[in-house]
Amino acid sequence: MEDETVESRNQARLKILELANMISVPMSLNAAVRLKVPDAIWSGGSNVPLSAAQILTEIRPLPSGGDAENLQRILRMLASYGVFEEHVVGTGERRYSLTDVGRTLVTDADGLSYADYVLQHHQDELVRAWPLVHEAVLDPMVEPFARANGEPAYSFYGKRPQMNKLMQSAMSGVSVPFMKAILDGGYNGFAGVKRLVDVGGSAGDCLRMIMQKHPSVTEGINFDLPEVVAKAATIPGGLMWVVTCSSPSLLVMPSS
Ligand SMILES: C[S@@+](CC[C@H](N)C(=O)[O-])C[C@H]1O[C@@H](n2cnc3c(N)ncnc32)[C@H](O)[C@@H]1O
Repeated sequence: MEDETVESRNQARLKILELANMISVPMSLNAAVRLKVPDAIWSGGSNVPLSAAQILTEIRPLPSGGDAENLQRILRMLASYGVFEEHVVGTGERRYSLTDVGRTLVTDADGLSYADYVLQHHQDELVRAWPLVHEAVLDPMVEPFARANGEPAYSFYGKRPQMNKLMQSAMSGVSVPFMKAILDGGYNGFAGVKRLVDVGGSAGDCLRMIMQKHPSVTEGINFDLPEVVAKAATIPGGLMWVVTCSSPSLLVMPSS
């Protein structure tokens, strides 16, 4: 390249090293969520910067256990991606608070957060599919998840109640705040709608929120897989029908 300089070449080499090690970012995020670091720092709303040793005491109040230095490495990594803010105090000690990004991982009053979304995406079975992505180019007939685990993702989840549950809570954690923002933001696309079908509605959160906000919607249909609909909460009041696409036929039943 004509414009290539020593500086741009060095930047390119640094960039490719960063890309080659990028897996450390989501894996650190997953570790922080598994260790419940966001809730420990948030501590009911205080968000006071804590050292890694203090966080460790919060998340693992055992006299012996844990390695604060390893936790600090995770915190520093994620601070560089805007999840935590690093504060260096007088003694040189590093302390960490949550940024707005980090706060999305804190459990809210409804028991929801984006934490389950992080966990859901890093389950062993999903992670196993990633090294097989190139196979989707060579042979697109089998998706990487199925290649790694023997069957497509949703039928795999459906046979495993814990995975199914995590999938639903992950979706609720993401969809509820988004739907709230849409409805509070004055979106009026539901005006005049009487029957509403949510295709792939998961736990039915979006449908419930829309029906609460728009009483003119008197019939809501959560169209999802049988094992998903079976775990979806019923919608109090209002008439709701739950439809499952239990192939090859449809099962229709009233939910309340
Ligand atoms: C990414 S989630 C969508 C979550 C939901 N819309 C929300 O906002 O929370 C995809 C949904 O599609 C459902 N799904 C997958 N395959 C399906 C099928 N063949 N028929 C109906 N639903 C299906 C899954 O069970 C899952 O709930």
